[in-house]
Amino acid sequence: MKNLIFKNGDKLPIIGLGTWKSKPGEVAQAVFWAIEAGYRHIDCAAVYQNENEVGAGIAKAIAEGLVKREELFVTSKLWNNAHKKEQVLPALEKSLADLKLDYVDLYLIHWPISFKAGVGFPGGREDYLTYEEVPISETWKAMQELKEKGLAKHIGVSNFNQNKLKEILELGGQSPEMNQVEMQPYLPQEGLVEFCIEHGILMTAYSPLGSPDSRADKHADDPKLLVDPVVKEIADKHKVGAGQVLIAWSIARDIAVIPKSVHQERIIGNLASANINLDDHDMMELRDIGINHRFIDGSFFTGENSPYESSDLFDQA
Ligand SMILES: NC(=O)C1=CN([C@@H]2O[C@H](COP(=O)(O)OP(=O)(O)OC[C@H]3O[C@@H](n4cnc5c(N)ncnc54)[C@H](OP(=O)(O)O)[C@@H]3O)[C@@H](O)[C@H]2O)C=CC1
Ligand SMILES: O=C1CO[C@H](CO)[C@@H](O)[C@@H]1O
Repeated sequence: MKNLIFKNGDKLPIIGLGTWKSKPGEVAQAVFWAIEAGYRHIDCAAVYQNENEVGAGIAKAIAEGLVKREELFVTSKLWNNAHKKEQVLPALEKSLADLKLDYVDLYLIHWPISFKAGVGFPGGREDYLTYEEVPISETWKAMQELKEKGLAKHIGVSNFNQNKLKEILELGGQSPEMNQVEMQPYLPQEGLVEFCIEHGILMTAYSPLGSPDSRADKHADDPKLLVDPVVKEIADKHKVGAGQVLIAWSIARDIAVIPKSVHQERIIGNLASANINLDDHDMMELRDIGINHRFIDGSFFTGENSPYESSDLFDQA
């Protein structure tokens, strides 16, 4: 399988297992199946409220001799309610305790916005902290200390647009090693990809299948990526599934990709996407797919009940 390579030579397996919405009762088994199938990259976050069970799946796989810790690449993310300098280390320590690990391979600032301590999801404006109250530079400095302590082998960000990345780059010192953002053919993020390549920042594509399980109830009118006719046509041509085409699309662009599943057959099939070679014609058809859509639009963190604007999160078209 292809790897992305960090500046120090460390490798990130290009396909990882996503774990958002994987229920605590299901995720340990899903992680175990994934490692058994050959996954070596697991994407986690404190806010997914299942790191304890993800850790149980990892521990079982290690105990049964399927894999050694150093062969795994585990990512976790700092939630928005722990951006003050004194909160960052305890937040990682909690994730490490839950994951039953001594270090994570990658730790990301989950979003470039802050909540007050103890706020899981904000109920109103009073639950947020502004950039004046917690500058991104304060959080980034604390992230660098985690790397210096060896608790996070690599550090990066998630949901950062070009302006927010520039703010960190302008600080000098350690630059973000990863930017994890939504990326799929309806949102190819061409400008951001170019910017990240230029600045040596690796990228990971989240919600590569259009996150159907987070859309079902409130977003019935969203376009459906997994049944898009262009994706379907390419899938039929290669005799593979639509989901596999979407994963192969990220791999062809040298972008890590973290499809989530709790079903063994899909976990195995998603990994097998690494064997699909999309040709130039397929890539051109996907480039010209004709739909622009962001599935995870961040509207839950912006608007009149928040001090943040959509432009704080996403590059404007
Ligand atoms: N940094 C960030 O802010 C964010 C990070 N993420 C990360 O990215 C991961 C992936 O994104 P996510 O939003 O979960 O959504 P995905 O786009 O990975 O879609 C997951 C959904 O697709 C289903 N599925 C999985 N494989 C297939 C397949 N081959 N064919 C058809 N359906 C399939 C899953 O069902 P089932 O499980 O039942 O198989 C689930 O319903 C997350 O789990 C998380 O780790 C996601 C959002 C935001
Ligand atoms: O990773 C993610 C999924 O969960 C959260 C919502 O519950 C999102 O904020 C986040 O982007």
